[in-house]
Order: sequence, then structure tokens, then C-alpha cells
Amino acid sequence: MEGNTTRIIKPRSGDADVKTFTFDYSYWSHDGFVALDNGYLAPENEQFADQKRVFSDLGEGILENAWNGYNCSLFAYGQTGSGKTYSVVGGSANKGILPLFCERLFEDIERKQESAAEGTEFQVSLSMVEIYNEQVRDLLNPQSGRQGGLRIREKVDHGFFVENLLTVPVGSYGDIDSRIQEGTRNRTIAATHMNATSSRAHTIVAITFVQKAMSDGGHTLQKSSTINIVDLAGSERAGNTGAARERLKEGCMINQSLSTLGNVIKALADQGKGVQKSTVLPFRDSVLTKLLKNALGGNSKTIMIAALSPADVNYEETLSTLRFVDRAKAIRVQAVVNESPTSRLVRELQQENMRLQELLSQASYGAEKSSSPASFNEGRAICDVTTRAAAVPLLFPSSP
Ligand SMILES: Nc1ncnc2c1ncn2[C@@H]1O[C@H](COP(=O)(O)OP(=O)(O)OP(=O)(O)O)[C@@H](O)[C@H]1O
Repeated sequence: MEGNTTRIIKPRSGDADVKTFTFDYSYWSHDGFVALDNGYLAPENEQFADQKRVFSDLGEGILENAWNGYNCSLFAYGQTGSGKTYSVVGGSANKGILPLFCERLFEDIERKQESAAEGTEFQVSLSMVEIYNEQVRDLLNPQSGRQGGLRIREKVDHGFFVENLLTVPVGSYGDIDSRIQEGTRNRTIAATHMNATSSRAHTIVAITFVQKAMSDGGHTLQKSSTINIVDLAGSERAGNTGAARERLKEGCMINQSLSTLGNVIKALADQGKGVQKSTVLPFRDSVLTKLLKNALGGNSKTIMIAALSPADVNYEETLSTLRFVDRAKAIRVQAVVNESPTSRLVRELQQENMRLQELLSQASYGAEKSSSPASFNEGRAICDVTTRAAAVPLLFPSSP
């Protein structure tokens, strides 16, 4: 790792076979750390990226987007044991992005609540699912949908969603942390019963953050953000059609979700690069891609973390992970602020008001400067401006 580049050298090739990839960040955390008394792995040199640095680079942005009303998603991709769960969840003193995000969110809420106007409300809720062999399990309510898993449904205005999924309101960091731990425990139990290992299942933690405020006119203004944190199944052998055929022959279910994710990313990347303009994207081909449709191709600001192993025996897997995320870089998403119609109207009217005031001041400056017929156009502009400016206070109270 050097700056934001990642270089991979083929074992026993000398320096003859080197491939270089560039990402927003490239982190090294294999060595160069010292374990503090509390167990925190702190950098011993500049190269080592500790959990705090990763959060500061990636988590802070998610937090900011959440406050601004954008949906955010974070995927951790890579082979088993490469550090996906460590990056996302971490352990004890070395908290990962998810717990650090939750901690900061509640700290911010508490601070804002102290000076918030009457009618301001912040609501946080959590759901947690696991996808294993194309079946969805509710990790906060493992009894539901025991036979065959929960159903995925689709609504025109909501997209895909899990039917009957338990969403729990959480009021503090302690609350959300204990719920996530409960979900994680259920994940392990479910996996043992099915004789699966965690590496064959995907976990999606969805946090919904809603901000409500009262406008001067007594209307409720609302902004919301859904934050999806996705710990993907180990990528080894998946996405490789030869391996898929082999597994089919064995009579095993392949990890359909992960191969479809690869296909969706390839199609989206081709679209992003303008290679392929109109194509049907295969979101419907797996449960994971259905649930993450928004995160991948729609309304979300999305981060993908690729966890890599530096061991030479993992060369092929590491290279394939790098190629996978390199392709994902080309995806372009379209995130918009999720706000209630009233909030949008207020925001748009405020912007319009500012624009009109600016035009007015420019126009009156122009009118002062000249009284000749040449200023007719400016005069017309003033007329237009005043009509529309007058509409602002009229529109406002009658809006829903
Ligand atoms: N950056 C790191 N610093 C210290 N320890 C790490 C780091 N990354 C991973 N580990 C350790 O390596 C082990 C495997 O990591 P982890 O469980 O995160 O892998 P994974 O990719 O999520 O695996 P799986 O796909 O099987 O769930 C864990 O014991 C974890 O604590």
C-alpha cells in the first residue's frame, strides 16, 4: 500500500508481474501496530491504519450524509478471514465503523437536542437480516419466517423490502449496541443449526434515522436517511462460473447473491463508463441485489471496502477482489435528499426567495442607473420577480 494505491506482486515472479490499483484509500493493517493496555491496536508507524483512521476517512462521511438526509451504504467484500467483519464491526477496544457510527450519531443527537427548538425530534430504528442460501432471516426476531425465510416484496414507490421484518426503535448507543449484539448472536446460532459458516451468509444492518422539526408556519418538516451496513459472505469461489458448476454438481446451493452482485456491478460499471446504455440490470436475480438495489444503482451514497489478505497463497483471491472493486469504482449513483414534500417546498422556496432577492437588488440597482427605454428588459424582469416573490408567502401557509 502506498498512498491510495495498492500494488500486488505475483509470488515468485520477482518484480516482473506487478499490478497496481488506485482507490480513494488503501490501508495497511497487517503489521506496524502496538497493542495498548486496553487492547486497542495503535499505530507504531505511519503506515498502519487503525480503526479510528478508517472511521475518520469513511465513517465521518456516512454520518454527515445521514444528517443531510441521504441514504448511505457500506459494503465489505473479500475472502473469508480477510477482515470484513473486523472493519465493519471490530471487536472490544477496536470498534469498527458500525459501532463508531452509532456512538457518534447518538452523541450528535444528544448535543443537538440541548439547543433544539420545540417540536424537534430525532428517531433511530434498527433492523438486521441475514441472507443465507437465498433465504432471509430476521436476526432480531429469529422465530419469524422460520420455514423458508421471510418474503421479499416490491412496491412501486418503495422498491424491494422484506415483509414482516422487525424494526426496533432505539433511543441510545447502549440500546442499539445491545440490539446489534443480540442480532450477531442469533446469526451465529442460526448458522450453526444450518451447518453453515458465517462466511457463506450476508448480514445487512439497516439503521433508519429520521429528523423532524416544526416550520414557522406550524408544518412538520421531515428528513430521513437509511444507512445499510453490509458484511458480505466470503467471496472465495463465488462469482467463478467453473466453481459454481462444480458446486452445483455437488448438489450444494451456490452463493447466488454474490455472483449476481458481481453481474450487477459489472452491468452498472459498464453503464457508468457509457459502454452499455440501456440494459436490464439483473437486480431481480438474487435476494441480496433486490434488497440493495437502491444502494447500488439508486438513491444512496455508497462505499465499498475490499478486505485483502497479504499472504501469497491467497494471491488469486486477492487479485480477484481487487478487480471486483476496481470495477465497482465506475458505478455512478444518484443520491437525493429524502425529505417530506413540505420540507422540500420550504427548502425550495427559501432558495427561490434568495434568488429573487438577489435579482431584485440587481434590478433596482440597474433601474437607478438608467431610466432610458433600454431598461425595458430589466423592468420586465422586475415585474416577473415581484409576482413570483409575492407568491412565496401565499403558497406557504396553504401547502400540505
Ligand atoms: N486489520 C486487522 N487488525 C487486526 N486483526 C484483524 C484485522 N483484520 C482482521 N483481523 C482479525 O482476523 C480475523 C478474521 O477477520 P474477520 O472475521 O474480520 O474476517 P472476515 O473477512 O469477516 O471473515 P468471514 O468471511 O469468515 O466472516 C479476526 O480474528 C480479526 O480479529
